Amino acid sequence: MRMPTIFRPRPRRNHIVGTDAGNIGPVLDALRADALETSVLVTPAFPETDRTVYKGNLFVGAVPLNESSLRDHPLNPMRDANLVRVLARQSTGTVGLVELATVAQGADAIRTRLEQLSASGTGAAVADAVFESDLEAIGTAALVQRLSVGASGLGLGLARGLIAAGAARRYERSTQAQRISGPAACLAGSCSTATLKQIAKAEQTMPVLRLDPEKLVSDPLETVERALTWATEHLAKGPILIASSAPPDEVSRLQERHGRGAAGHTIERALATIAAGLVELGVRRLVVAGGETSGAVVDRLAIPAFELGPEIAAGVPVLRALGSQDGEMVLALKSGNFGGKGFFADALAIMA
Ligand SMILES: Nc1ncnc2c1ncn2[C@@H]1O[C@H](COP(=O)(O)OP(=O)(O)O)[C@@H](O)[C@H]1O
Ligand SMILES: O=C(O)[C@H](O)C(=O)COP(=O)(O)O
Repeated sequence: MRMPTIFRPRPRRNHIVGTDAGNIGPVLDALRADALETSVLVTPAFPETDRTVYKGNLFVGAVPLNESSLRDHPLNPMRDANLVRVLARQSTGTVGLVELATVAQGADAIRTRLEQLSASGTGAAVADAVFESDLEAIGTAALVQRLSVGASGLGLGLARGLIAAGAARRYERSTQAQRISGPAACLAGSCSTATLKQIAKAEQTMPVLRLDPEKLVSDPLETVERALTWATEHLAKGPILIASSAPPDEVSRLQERHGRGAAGHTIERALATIAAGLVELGVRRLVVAGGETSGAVVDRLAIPAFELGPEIAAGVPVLRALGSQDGEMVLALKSGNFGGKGFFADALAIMA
């Protein structure tokens, strides 16, 4: 059995107001051409984190995506919950749907539906999923796909599909990460509701530096330098948290002054530079809040691969850096909305 390719792209919009110039569609198109796939199976659902898809609409908890806090995401404001439509606007191909009624019938029914969609020239198909059993059926169907795209829920489905097919063994993971000594630090670039609450909670237990976003954008070098001076003073005493995060009204005001993309990317780069500085200061346990922020940090640290460790919260494992130029290091990279209120302390406890 050949291992299918899984890809979890991140949605991005550029500054052209009113267009959905995200990168999921273009990247999916390019990978589809490369993999010689006909209809790519797309699985955005991850029920454990309350992300479900019904009739192609993504729900965050009880509300459609465009009514959730992701409506005001700093980089990718999601104003349409229908991912068939969103993806169709980004892709050169047509986009279809594998409805829940089909998913509920199991992997064979999903495959049959994908074959129908392929025959009619549909380039991608969003699969509905409400329960983990739906992910398992989708994962089993994905085993024969050349390319599937999705959130972490697809990984869950594929893993269980591989085990059921006898192609992989269940791995009993430990609840403690591999011990790595050295100072610990947290960085937050996510402005999600969950991260804002987690930062407030962390302030009760560790020193927190709230960066001035205006200064961070207008003079990133100076702000990074100050942040690292502050870190040097505190790191020896215990974990620290440095955050650029701000609530939606402040984010909007900053974006009005500097532009959405420019503000976001300048802050990502600045936080990545702080991460590199922290590692130079000896930090070997690093927690990062924010998907784009995490991407920028990992790129800056040039970490080529990770080994998955214990799970801190749904969808957030401890990661051991493999092949890093900075030696042994563990990280936790958190999508903004994931984790409970005590996430930073939870992560540091497991990484201790
Ligand atoms: N105070 C701020 N104002 C505006 N944008 C910000 C601010 N702080 C961080 N950002 C940007 O917001 C975006 C957050 O995205 P991301 O890191 O993916 O978080 P999430 O996982 O919550 O989506 C990043 O581009 C980040 O640089
Ligand atoms: O809330 C979510 O579903 C996540 O925030 C999400 O998947 C967005 O991606 P990111 O990687 O955190 O930017």
